[in-house]
Amino acid sequence: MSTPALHIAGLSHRYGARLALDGVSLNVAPGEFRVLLGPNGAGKSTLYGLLTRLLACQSGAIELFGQTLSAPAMAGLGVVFQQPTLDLDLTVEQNLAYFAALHGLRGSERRARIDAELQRMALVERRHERVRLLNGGHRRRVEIARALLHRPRLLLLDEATVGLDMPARRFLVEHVHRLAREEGLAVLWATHLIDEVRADDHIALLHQGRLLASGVAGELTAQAECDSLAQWFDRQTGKEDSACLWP
Ligand SMILES: Nc1ncnc2c1ncn2[C@@H]1O[C@H](COP(=O)(O)OP(=O)(O)OP(=O)(O)O)[C@@H](O)[C@H]1O
Repeated sequence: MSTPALHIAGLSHRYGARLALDGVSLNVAPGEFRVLLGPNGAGKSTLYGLLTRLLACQSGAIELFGQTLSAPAMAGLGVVFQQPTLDLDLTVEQNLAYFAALHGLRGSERRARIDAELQRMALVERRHERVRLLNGGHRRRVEIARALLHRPRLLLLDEATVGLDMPARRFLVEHVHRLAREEGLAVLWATHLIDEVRADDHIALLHQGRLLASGVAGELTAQAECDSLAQWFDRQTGKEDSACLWP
């Protein structure tokens, strides 16, 4: 078996008395689009905080491509946080150039990487516009383009589509799926939006800090004899008292 892009074993995290993550174990393989599905407060952002070392690891282990979470291993990581982090007063291109420079990209290589990501995100026409003028969907496109400039092998996205309309969400979900499928990028896509999950997506269900289930969405739904993933999700998270067979 190849080394997982991401390996999480027995990860727990406390904020004082509150246990936000409780023994979470999870792998993401190269080229896999893995959905981390969880309602608000499930612990998704805490997990992302630990994966990006914004939070110090209290217990458990995290490995990126078989290496501990050190600076060299993290060079292969791309991240889109839940809260947007673009500079609204810089142009699209300036935002990308600044970040590329932080990653040590220079000169023609930097220009080529920026051009390529703008092209893929259909943002070429907007490159000289200030980000403040872009709608939410386009801002998120810029953030994803930025996260890919240094060619990471693992992309983490925390609720990247929150607040966007359906076409914008579809565009982003499809784009990131394509990156996994065609370029072998490993993806961990955190969301609480069931309609973003496809039947053939591999999901991990996080609820109140615990990983409740893991598997292919369509198979989990069928095994539980639910009519839909939404029904399965409600049942797993205790929102639905009755069995899925009798909606
Ligand atoms: N800094 C903090 N101090 C105390 N408790 C916190 C802190 N951050 C998060 N929590 C708590 O930890 C739990 C997990 O929160 P977290 O933000 O990781 O969940 P989430 O799945 O990302 O939810 P959301 O989608 O609402 O951001 C929640 O009960 C939350 O209230």
